[in-house]
This record gives sequence, C-alpha cells and structure tokens, in this order.
Amino acid sequence: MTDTTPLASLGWAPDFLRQLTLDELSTLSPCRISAVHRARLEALGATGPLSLSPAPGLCTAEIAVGDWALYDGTRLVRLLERRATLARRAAGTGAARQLIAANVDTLFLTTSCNADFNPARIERYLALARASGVTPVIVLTKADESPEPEAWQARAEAVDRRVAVVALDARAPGERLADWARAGQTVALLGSSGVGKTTLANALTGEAQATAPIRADDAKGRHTTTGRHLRALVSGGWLIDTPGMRELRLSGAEAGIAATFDDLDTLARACRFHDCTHQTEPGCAVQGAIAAGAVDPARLLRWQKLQREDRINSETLAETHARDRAFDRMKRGVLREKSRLRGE
Ligand SMILES: Nc1nc2c(ncn2[C@@H]2O[C@H](COP(=O)(O)OP(=O)(O)OP(=O)(O)O)[C@@H](O)[C@H]2O)c(=O)[nH]1
Ligand SMILES: [Zn+2]
Repeated sequence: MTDTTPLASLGWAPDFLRQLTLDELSTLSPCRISAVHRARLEALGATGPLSLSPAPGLCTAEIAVGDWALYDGTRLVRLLERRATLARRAAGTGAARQLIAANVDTLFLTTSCNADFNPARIERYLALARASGVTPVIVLTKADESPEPEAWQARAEAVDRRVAVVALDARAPGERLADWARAGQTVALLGSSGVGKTTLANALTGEAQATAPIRADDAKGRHTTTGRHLRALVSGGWLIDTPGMRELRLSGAEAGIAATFDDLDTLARACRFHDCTHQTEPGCAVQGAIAAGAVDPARLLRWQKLQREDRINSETLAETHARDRAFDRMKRGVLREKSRLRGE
C-alpha cells in the first residue's frame, strides 16, 4: 500500500459524504477504521495511516473495522452510518452484539469441492450475508483437486440461482474474483476451517500468512489466521480479515432467512393457517408443493432448522433461561408420568 490512499479507492462513496454537515465538511476529514483497540483506533485517511483516540462519548466497542468516521487531526470525532454490519452475539451478555466488520460489500462464502460442501451450510451463510446487507458470492476452493469441478459448481448453483459461483484453486485465483475486489470495494471471507480462507487471502493480498497443512481424515485444517485488519488487495480493493468472522452465527437473521428461502416463504403465506407448521395441517401450501414434486422436502427441513437456530441465537439470556426452565418442567413431567405408568 502506498502512503497516500485516495478516499474513493478506500470505498468512500456519496452515501457517506451526504452524512456530513457543512461545518463538518470544512473542519473534519473522513477516514476508514483498520483496527480497533480498547482506547485507540487505527485508520486510513486521504494522507495515509492514522492513529486516533476516540473523542469523549465515543466507545470503541461501537466501532468496527471497515467503519467510516470523521477525525480532527488526532481524535476520532464521529462515526458515520454504515451500509452493512457484520456482528455476532457477545458471549454471556444476552442479546448484545459484538461488531465484527462494517461496510463489507461482498462476502465470499467459501467452501471446497470436497466433503466440506454442504447446502445447509451455504444456505446459512446466504441468510447471514443477506441479513447483514452484504452481497454473497459462493467460492468453491480446491477445484484443482477435484476430477469434476463443474459438478460441484452445478451443485452450488442449484442452492441459489441468484448467486454467483466461482470454482478455483485458492492458491492461484487469478482475476476470477477481481470483479468484486476492485478499488473502492470491500470483501470478507466466511467459511469453515481448512477450506482455504488464509490461502485465498494471501493470494488476493499478495501477502504471506501461515497456513496449516490439511488433515486428510476430515477435510479440515487447523486455525491459522491471526490479526485484525483491513488488508489491501492486489486488484485494488480491500479485505476485512477479523478473527470474529469465523465465529459468525446466525442471529436476528429472520429477513435474511426469508430472502434465502423466498420460495417457501411465499408458499407459506398461502397456507390456510397463518401459524401453519407445514407438517400435517389441512390447506398447507408447502406440503401441497412437496406433494406436487415442486419442492424438495429436505429444503423445508433445512429452512425450519435455520429458523429455529436463528430464534435460539437471537434469544436474550432471560429468554434462554425461561426456555431451559420450561424444558426442565417438561422433563420432570415426563419422568413423573413414566414412574406413574410403572406404578411407582
Ligand atoms: N490444492 C489446493 N489446496 C488448497 C486450496 N485451498 C486451500 N488449500 C490447502 O488447504 C489447506 C488449508 O488451507 P487454509 O488456507 O489454511 O484454510 P483456512 O480456511 O484458512 O483454515 P483456518 O485458518 O483453519 O480457518 C492448506 O494446506 C492449503 O494449502 C486449493 O484451492 N487447492
Ligand atoms: Zn403450511
């Protein structure tokens, strides 16, 4: 990266500029956050790298890598509204969300042309991307190791016809992903351990970061990625590479799930009962479509599983406790019933 980074190539866009008041336009400068520490922020501005302290009232927990903000020389004064937010639930704090990245344009949903490939996992990533306001692209790594990469590509395309699929060798992606990674564009990688995220990140950035040899038994590698930053890509764009990215779970993603399963979501609206569970209810449009061969019953199960997962992950701590108590009560009830039947 050169010392002077023009704002546009960093991703500065009219919808950020519009948020500035006339006063801010003449006194403050925009910068993009590249690292967040407890009491200090690293950022890139028109003049290059910056080290800033947050102004009083600004909490660094509310700032994410990728955020656009305004600074007055040494202090970060104001955070600008985001286009997209990737967040996860902070451990042990109810429904509080921990920021992972901001203003990501494209998520490369990374899986391999091998046993890692799993439609349910891809659908989960798709729902997550859509819920976060980020465009998904499916990236199939290890195409070079597969005798039939076209077959994996076709399987990935069948998961969602609206999403671009690119099958490649993560060690040599060439220009295959460049359309999403040019100057001003920001990408992030999501995928399970060992699929080649570090390898791809290294190839796209031209930097080296340690990768672990893959374990042959289960197609999984070891965790090797470290560091938390905004990395420059050789094609001109930016990669947000934060450790939290790999622990992203679905929560508050109802709209993303509905968008990913829009066929089922639309059918469900035509069910006779508005709270239809699509099992055995009369007038169930979903079961009707399954009977007619128009919907794969496995897809209905995956949809319901994701909805359950999202509900549970979105619960507050109080709701989780209430659910656990209800489950305990049910269990005790079943045990009592059993001992009664045994005549105890
Ligand atoms: N032949 C081939 N090998 C690959 C490809 N992608 C990754 N690998 C190898 O697979 C192993 C795991 O890759 P990593 O890049 O470490 O995977 P990761 O997704 O970063 O894994 P974690 O850091 O555990 O999340 C390494 O030995 C890579 O060299 C590919 O497209 N083709
Ligand atoms: Zn139904």
